[in-house]
Amino acid sequence: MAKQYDVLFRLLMLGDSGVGKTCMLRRFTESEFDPSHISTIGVDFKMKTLEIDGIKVRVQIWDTAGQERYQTITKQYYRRAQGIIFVYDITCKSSFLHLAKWASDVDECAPDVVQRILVGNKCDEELMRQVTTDQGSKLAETYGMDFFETSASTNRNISESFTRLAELVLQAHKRHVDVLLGSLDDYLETAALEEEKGGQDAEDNAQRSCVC
Ligand SMILES: Nc1nc2c(ncn2[C@@H]2O[C@H](COP(=O)(O)OP(=O)(O)OP(=O)(O)O)[C@@H](O)[C@H]2O)c(=O)[nH]1
Repeated sequence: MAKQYDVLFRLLMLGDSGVGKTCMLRRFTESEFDPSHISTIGVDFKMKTLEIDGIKVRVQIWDTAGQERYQTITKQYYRRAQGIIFVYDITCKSSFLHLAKWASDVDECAPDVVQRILVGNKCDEELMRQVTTDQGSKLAETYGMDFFETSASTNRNISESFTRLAELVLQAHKRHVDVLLGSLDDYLETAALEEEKGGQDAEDNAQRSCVC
């Protein structure tokens, strides 16, 4: 049976309530946009398989509640993430200012190797903009992160940002992935040879025991 994926990575979405995390995730995984806002309770996740450099990467993307009252729950997920998307809303200055808090929480709880990117969502709302592209890009530079302005509504840069994070995680874990894929290929090759040999032995035995 064909392998469905080679590696599985866990990505986490963080940011204030209402910045559009759930909409971004639905746009990426289901190609849909729902303009209603139903706050996430605790955490939720969706999966998608990407192909990067010939490797089938399955991403499990955790969508966390932005509301303060769920943070004891959501913080428990930081430790197991390999990649994090920090999201703010370009029409909401406070969501941009709160990034410092989100980033310091991650520094406290997440592993050092965790890969991060910064996303300013709702870039279709140009007239309502409160955070300039330059401010977003400078903050990303300060944190050493890649930066995207996205719109879950128009689909701008949605796939690009999730895929970029998956690429960064893949690069960071490349050595382990190579070892894993190497041993998996060896295993599959050996299993195939043994199956072939088994078939040949059975044929030989059948020929030996044949009396006609
Ligand atoms: N114009 C515009 N509106 C958006 C966009 N993304 C999300 N929204 C709207 O923003 C509101 C909040 O979106 P959600 O995805 O529910 O926000 P969230 O960050 O998941 O919120 P919590 O679950 O409370 O943390 C909804 O009314 C969406 O329709 C976008 O790209 N453009």
